[in-house]
Amino acid sequence: MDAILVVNAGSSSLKFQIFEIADTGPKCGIRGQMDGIGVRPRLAASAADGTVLVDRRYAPEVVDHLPAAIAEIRAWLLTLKGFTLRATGHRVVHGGPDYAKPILIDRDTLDKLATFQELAPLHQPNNLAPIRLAMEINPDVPQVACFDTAFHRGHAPHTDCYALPWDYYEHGVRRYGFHGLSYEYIAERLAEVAPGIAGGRIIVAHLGSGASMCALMDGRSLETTMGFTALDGLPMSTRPGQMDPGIVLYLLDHRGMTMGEVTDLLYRASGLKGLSGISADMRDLLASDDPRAALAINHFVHRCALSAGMLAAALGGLDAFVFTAGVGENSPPIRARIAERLAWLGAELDPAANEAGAVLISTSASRVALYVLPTDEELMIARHTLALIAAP
Ligand SMILES: Nc1ncnc2c1ncn2[C@@H]1O[C@H](COP(=O)(O)OP(=O)(O)O)[C@@H](O)[C@H]1O
Ligand SMILES: CC(=O)OP(=O)(O)O
Ligand SMILES: [Mg+2]
Repeated sequence: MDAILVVNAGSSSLKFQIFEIADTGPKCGIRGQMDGIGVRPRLAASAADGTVLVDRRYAPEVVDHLPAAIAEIRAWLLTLKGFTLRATGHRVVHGGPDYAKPILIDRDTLDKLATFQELAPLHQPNNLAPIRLAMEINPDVPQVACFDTAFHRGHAPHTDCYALPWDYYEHGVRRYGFHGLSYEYIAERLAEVAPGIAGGRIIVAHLGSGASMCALMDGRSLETTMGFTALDGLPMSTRPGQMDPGIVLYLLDHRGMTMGEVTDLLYRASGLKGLSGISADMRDLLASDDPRAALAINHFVHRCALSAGMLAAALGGLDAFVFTAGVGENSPPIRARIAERLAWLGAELDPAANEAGAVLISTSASRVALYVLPTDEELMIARHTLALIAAP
């Protein structure tokens, strides 16, 4: 069967799916992921009907970084029979100023994408490593890059510039925004689930290990919380989110920290992990009775509420708010805490629907509809990849 492999390297996981190329478009055949890399590594995959195909746990030192995860996944994929690989689609987090659409990758574009590595150190090297490997192993199979930044590339310059001298903008110092494949998928999904609302003023909260929000108007990105890098905006598992840039000057000058130390602090040691001192995983914080866990959760909810207010201002009001990604899809208490802070906008949570993980979790009287929609970045990548290889 003709198939597309999709690889999505996030900050805490490597997700993959094999799609059958059907007449109606890509159809999921197998879905899997290696998550908890370096902490609680677990490779799990299932068929589209839910049958578990593999569920394997590893000691942290066995799968302690992405190359080890790639090797394990590749070894497992090679045991599968019956698929003829027509293309591989990859999530690439940073596309810089020039890539507003998915592209076929060759050596030159790969080199160009590598220049964005310092703008996404948690992701870009992980995104490019599987591409490099695939090009070596299967040189005849097309490799397609789909960018997190592409969905936001239509922003007006006054929204995606920083108030720095203008030539910084021209040299690429801009608010790119990320999680675009997720937002693009949710915009399409919302048009199916709530056609009457999808064209309106929507905030999508992608709350995973990395977290951001996007203001959608007419299904297009109008504003988002992330910026030049995936450090900005909401606090995340290990990243602080928005902070005064003066802190970086202080760390470099007053504390005498090196670039490497600051990078490590901001990408790997901050956020929920740094603030709680307990864990980067929201599940651990929710289960803890340590006051520092509560502080980290309170901070997360507070910053989500502030960002929602900012994006509602960008939209001139709010018709719907969508929760997605690891925390957004799976955590009723966090959804409830955030929904409470949206009451002033007219949102009213239905607690039973929220606990049950229903698609619509607001009451019928709520002026703002609240939704939980699982994201599917891999499906979005498969669609783009198929469109690109099918193009004349
Ligand atoms: N039931 C849950 N309650 C709270 N948080 C959860 C739950 N399940 C998963 N998560 C969180 O989701 C995060 C992973 O989200 P995901 O969107 O897969 O992230 P990424 O793509 O960045 O790897 C984990 O860090 C974990 O904290
Ligand atoms: C851009 C980003 O933060 O991605 P992820 O949530 O997958 O880490
Ligand atoms: Mg992700």
